Amino acid sequence: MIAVQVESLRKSYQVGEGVLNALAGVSFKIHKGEVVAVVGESGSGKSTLLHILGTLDSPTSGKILIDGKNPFEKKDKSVSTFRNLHIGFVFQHNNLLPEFNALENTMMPGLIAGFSEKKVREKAKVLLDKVGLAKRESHFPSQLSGGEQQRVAIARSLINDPILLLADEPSGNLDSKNASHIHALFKEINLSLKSTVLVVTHNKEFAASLPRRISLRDGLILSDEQSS
Ligand SMILES: Nc1ncnc2c1ncn2[C@@H]1O[C@H](COP(=O)(O)OP(=O)(O)OP(=O)(O)O)[C@@H](O)[C@H]1O
Repeated sequence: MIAVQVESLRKSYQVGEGVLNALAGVSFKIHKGEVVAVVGESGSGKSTLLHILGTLDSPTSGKILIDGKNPFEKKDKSVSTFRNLHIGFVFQHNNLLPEFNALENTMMPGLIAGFSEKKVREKAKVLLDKVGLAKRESHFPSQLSGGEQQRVAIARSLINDPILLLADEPSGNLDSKNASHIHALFKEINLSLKSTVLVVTHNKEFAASLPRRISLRDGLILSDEQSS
C-alpha cells in the first residue's frame, strides 16, 4: 500500500531576474509504515519538500498523493482540514502553545478536528505516557526541558492518527543525549503505531540507522538508498 506518491514535483521561485528551482522535478513513493530520512546539504530542497507534503506550501507543478488523495485539489479550507486530520508535524522549534499545559497542547489538534473531549483526553494521556511524560502532563512548556517539549510535540503530532508524520530537524536544537532519545522515539513510534514517517535530518548517524534515505541535491534526488 502506498502512503505517499510524489510525481515530477517542482517548486520555483522568482528571484530578481532569475528563477530558482528549490525542487526541480522529484518523484518517489513511500509505502505505508515506512520510515524515511531526507538528507542533503543546506539549500538542497529538504524543507521545501516537507512543506509541500505537509500542504503548508503548494507546488509550482507536479503532484503529490497522500493515501491516494491530492490535497491541493481541495478548496483552501478543506486543505487545512485535511492537514489537521491526516498529517502530523514535528518541527525543530516545537511551536507548543505557552499558555497550555502538556496535556492540553497534545489534545489541541484533536479538539480542533472536533473529536469528543473525553476521547481526545484519554488518547493524549496514552500518547504522553508513550513518550515518557505521563508525570509531566500538567507542566507548561516553560516548565519542561527542551527534550521534553519536543516529546510533547511528538505526542501532539500523533493525536489524530496521521497517515503521514513529517519531522523537520526534530533533534536540531537538542544536545546529543536528548537527540538520541528523540531518534529512538521516532523508531519506536514507527514500529508500534505503524506510522509512515518522513524525517529531515542533518544527523548522519540517525539517517544511517533508518531503513531508507532519500538524498537531495539542488532540488533533485541524488540517491534513494535502502539498508539491506
Ligand atoms: N521563499 C523563497 N524564495 C526564494 N527562494 C527560496 C524560498 N524558500 C526557499 N528558497 C530557496 O530554495 C532552496 C531550497 O530551500 P530549502 O529550505 O528547501 O533547503 P533545505 O535543504 O531545507 O536547507 P536547510 O538544510 O538549510 O534547511 C534554497 O536555495 C533556498 O534559498
